[in-house]
Amino acid sequence: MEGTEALDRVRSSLLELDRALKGTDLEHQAAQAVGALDQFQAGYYDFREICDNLYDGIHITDGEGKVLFINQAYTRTTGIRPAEILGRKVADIEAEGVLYRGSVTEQVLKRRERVNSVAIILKLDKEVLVTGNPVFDGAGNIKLVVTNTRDFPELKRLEQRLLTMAEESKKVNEELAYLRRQQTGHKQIYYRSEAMRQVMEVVRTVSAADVTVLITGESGTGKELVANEVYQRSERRDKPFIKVNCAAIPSELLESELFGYEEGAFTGARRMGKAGMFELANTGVILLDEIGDMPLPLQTKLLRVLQERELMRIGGSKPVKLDIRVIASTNKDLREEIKGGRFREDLFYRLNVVPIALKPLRERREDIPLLAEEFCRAYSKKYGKSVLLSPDGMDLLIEYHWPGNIRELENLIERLVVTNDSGPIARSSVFRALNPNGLPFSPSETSQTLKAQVGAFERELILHTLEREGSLRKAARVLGVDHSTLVKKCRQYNRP
Ligand SMILES: Nc1ncnc2c1ncn2[C@@H]1O[C@H](COP(=O)(O)OP(=O)(O)OP(=O)(O)O)[C@@H](O)[C@H]1O
Repeated sequence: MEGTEALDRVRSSLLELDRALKGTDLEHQAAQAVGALDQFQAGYYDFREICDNLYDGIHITDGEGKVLFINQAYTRTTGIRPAEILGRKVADIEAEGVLYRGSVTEQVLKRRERVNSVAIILKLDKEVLVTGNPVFDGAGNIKLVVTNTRDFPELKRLEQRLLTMAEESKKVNEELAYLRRQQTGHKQIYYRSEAMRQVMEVVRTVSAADVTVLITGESGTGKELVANEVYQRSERRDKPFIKVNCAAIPSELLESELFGYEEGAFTGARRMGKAGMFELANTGVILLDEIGDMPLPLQTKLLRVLQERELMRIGGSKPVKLDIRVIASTNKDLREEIKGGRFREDLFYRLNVVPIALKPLRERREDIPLLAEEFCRAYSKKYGKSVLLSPDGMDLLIEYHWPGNIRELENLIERLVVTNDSGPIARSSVFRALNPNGLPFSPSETSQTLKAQVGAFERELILHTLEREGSLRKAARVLGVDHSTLVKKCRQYNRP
C-alpha cells in the first residue's frame, strides 16, 4: 500500500473515532490526534513532491531495512513500482532474486557508513550506480537508510563519449599541427642577390614585432614564402595561420568567408552560423593574399575591423574581439589602384606599415643559379635521380626573362628532372623545355636591339642543331649553309 493511501485510511479511522467520542471526556484528545495527523500529512506531501521532482531515484528504508519510500525517478530508473517493495525488507527482496541484487542498503546496515556501489536491477537487466547513506538517531542507531540511484549506463555512455571525444580531439589537434606544418612547410628561401638580402633583413627585423606587413611583387616571386617566413619567425608561430585568397573567392561570398555569419543571417545560412577566417585566425596570423582584388565595399568593412580590432558577424549583434596579426600581399600596384579609384587609400596606409617589395627574377639574376641548383637537388631527390644542369644549360636559364618568376623556374626544373636521365642536362634540353611549342627562343629583355635579338636566336638555333645532329657537317646540311660558314659562326659564338 502506498504511504499516501495508508495515511488517508488512518485519517478516516481517526475522524470516525472523533465522531464516536463526541460529548465524551476523550473528545478533546481525539480532535488533537486528527490535527497532528493533518500536520504530518501536509509535511509528507511536501516531502513526496520534492522527492518526485529529483532526477535521482530515492529509496528509503528504516533501520531494519524495511522499504518506507521510493520516488518516481526510482521507478523510472529501475522499473520497480511502489507496490512491489513498500513495506518489505530489502534482504527478503534480494533473496527472492526477482527485482534486484547487490543491495546497497544491506551494505550500509552492515558497515554503518556511506557506500557507493553498483547494483543490478534484475527486472530490467541493467546496472545502476547507487550511493547509500545511514541516518542515525540520538542513541547512535541507524534509523533510516537513504539511497540514491542513478542510471549507470548513462554515466558510462557519457564517460565513453568523453573518452572518444578526447581521443578525437587529440587526433584533430595532431592533424591540425601536421597541416599547419605542411601549409607553412618550412621551405627555405634561397637567394644571393643584394635585393633579396635586403628583403630578408627586413623580414628578420619585423617578424618579432607585431606589425602589419604588405608584401608586393609579380606573381611567383615568393610573396607567400616570405609571408610564411614572417609567421614562422613571429611570436605567433604556434597559433593559427589562415590564408585567404581574396581573388579566388567569389566577391558575394567573400564577406561571409572573412567575417562569418549568424544563424539565419541570409537564405542558405548554416544552422548555428559559421565563424569567418578572421575568427579562425584569432590569436594568430591572417594572410590576405591578392588584397588588390578585394571589392571596394569590403575594403571599407576590412578597414573598420583593422581599426577597431573587433568584428561583427553578418546578422550578428555581439562584437567579436580580435587579437590578430595581418599580412597582406598583392601583385597589383596598389598606388595605381588608388589612382584608378579601385583601392581605398586609407586602407592602403593601414596595411603598408612595413612594405616588402619583391623584385621579379629577371631583375635579380644572381639568384637564378642557386635557385636552379637547389630545385635540381630537391627534385632529383624526389624522383630518385641525380640530375644536374650543364654550365651552358644554366647560361640559358640566366638569360631567360622568366615572366612566371620563381614558380616558372621551379616548374621548369621539375619537368627537366622528370624528362632527363641522371647526369648533366644538356643545353638543348633546357632550350626545348623553355620553348615547348617550338617557338623561337624568348629573348632576354636586356637584348633589345633587333640585331642583338636575331643574333641570340641564331646562336641558339645553331647550338641546338649541332647538339641534335652531333657534327658540324650534318648540322650545316640541316641548316642549309656551307660547312665553312657554320665553322665561322661557331667561332663567333665561342663554340668549338
Ligand atoms: N627565394 C626562394 N627560394 C626558394 N623557393 C622560392 C623562392 N621564392 C619563391 N619560391 C618558390 O616559388 C613558388 C612560388 O612562390 P610563391 O607562391 O611564394 O609566390 P607568390 O609571389 O606568392 O605567387 P602568387 O602571387 O602567384 O601567389 C613556390 O613554390 C615557392 O616555394
